[in-house]
Amino acid sequence: MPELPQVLPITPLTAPLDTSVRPPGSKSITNRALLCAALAPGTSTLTGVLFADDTLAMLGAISALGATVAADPEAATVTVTGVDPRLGTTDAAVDARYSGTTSRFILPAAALRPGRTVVDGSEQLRSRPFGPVLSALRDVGASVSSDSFLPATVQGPLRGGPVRVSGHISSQFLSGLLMAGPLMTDGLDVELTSALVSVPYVEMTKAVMAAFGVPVEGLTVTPGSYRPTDYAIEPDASAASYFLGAAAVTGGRVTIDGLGTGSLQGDVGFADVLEQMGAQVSRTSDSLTVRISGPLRGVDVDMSDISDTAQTLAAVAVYASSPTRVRGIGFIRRKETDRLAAVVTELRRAGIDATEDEDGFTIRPGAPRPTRIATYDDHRMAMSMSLLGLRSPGIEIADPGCVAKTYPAYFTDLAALS
Ligand SMILES: O=C(O)C1=C[C@@H](OP(=O)(O)O)[C@@H](O)[C@H](O)C1
Ligand SMILES: C=C(OP(=O)(O)O)C(=O)O
Repeated sequence: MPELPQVLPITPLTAPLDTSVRPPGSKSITNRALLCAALAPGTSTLTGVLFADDTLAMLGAISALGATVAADPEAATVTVTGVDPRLGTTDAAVDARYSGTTSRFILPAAALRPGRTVVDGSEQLRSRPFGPVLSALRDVGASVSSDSFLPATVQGPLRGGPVRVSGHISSQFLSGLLMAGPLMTDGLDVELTSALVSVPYVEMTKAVMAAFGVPVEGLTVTPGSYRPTDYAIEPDASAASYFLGAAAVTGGRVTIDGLGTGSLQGDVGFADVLEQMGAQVSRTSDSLTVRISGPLRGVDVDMSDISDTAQTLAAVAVYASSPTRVRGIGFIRRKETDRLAAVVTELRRAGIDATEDEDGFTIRPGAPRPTRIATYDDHRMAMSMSLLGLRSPGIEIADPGCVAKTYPAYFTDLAALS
């Protein structure tokens, strides 16, 4: 990967796009498949794997729990030989780095071990919420050292059974509990105590578990075991949103190869939002195409299912013909940064009329002035705000290297558009 400078100027595109892109593997599917493979005694081979900071965190985490991992980043493959965590009696330590998925998924798996596991991460991750998963683990039999934040030491075994967990802060708590469910003595039967956000990610969890031989009925998992599986991971739909967004801001056509009608990722729904704004969208079993032939209209949309694409929409909305209002995403204030405040602050610094409210933001169209965009250690700020620079001169991205969390080659792939 070429070294990125501290500040990266973005060069405007001079012609409408007419191109196909295949983003790297899905972060969310990679981290689920790695964990399911690590819990399956035997050898699984994963292809189309994302190699980025968040998935390296999961690779380290499953190794710490006893899986044997052989990774080939060039070929985007990983071979995992899993072990039954209930046999793990030694002390272990996991560094989840910046990764919400790694930390929220590994805590329940680690709590299956009779040995103690300490789970920790970066300062950023230490400031993110963990209360719902920590209290649920205590309720199903774990010993847990912390109530709300990392670091947390957990120790099993887990008896499982009925458990209550909230859904309004993050879906990752539920996904993590479900994945550990079959290895709990009584299985797991989850009751949500508040409305679930990011719903498609839970469907994805169930689909990946099923591929590794574990069915989930509703939110109930019966005791059982994972089966080693060869598993192909599709490209990342959240990453794809930046290329669809690029077409939306400059006009033309972008096709995402590998993201077909059977995609497991809710974020393919970003194309539906562009369609509501006036884009033409077509799909095949193996691709997604967006065509833009005139100015887009603003939109009023609930993005609680697809919140990782909300910042992409904020950039697109700047060039629409009417205001855009995004609702249902108050919970993104507790991601890598307060994403509502970050996106509104940076657009306002660029001279755009943007306002935040409790659960979303409103963007009124305008012409951004030359601005060095701050990125708040949030990969999605860097990737989404770079779209402004494809159309408006003088946009620079501060700390572009933060994209390493999910897409280390992003700026190389973006530059390839011209
Ligand atoms: O389960 C997953 O893979 C994810 C769920 C979402 O988080 P929340 O459930 O916290 O919204 C999403 O933002 C994140 O990037 C990945
Ligand atoms: C919120 C994100 O990641 P995570 O919660 O997995 O750290 C993201 O990738 O936008």
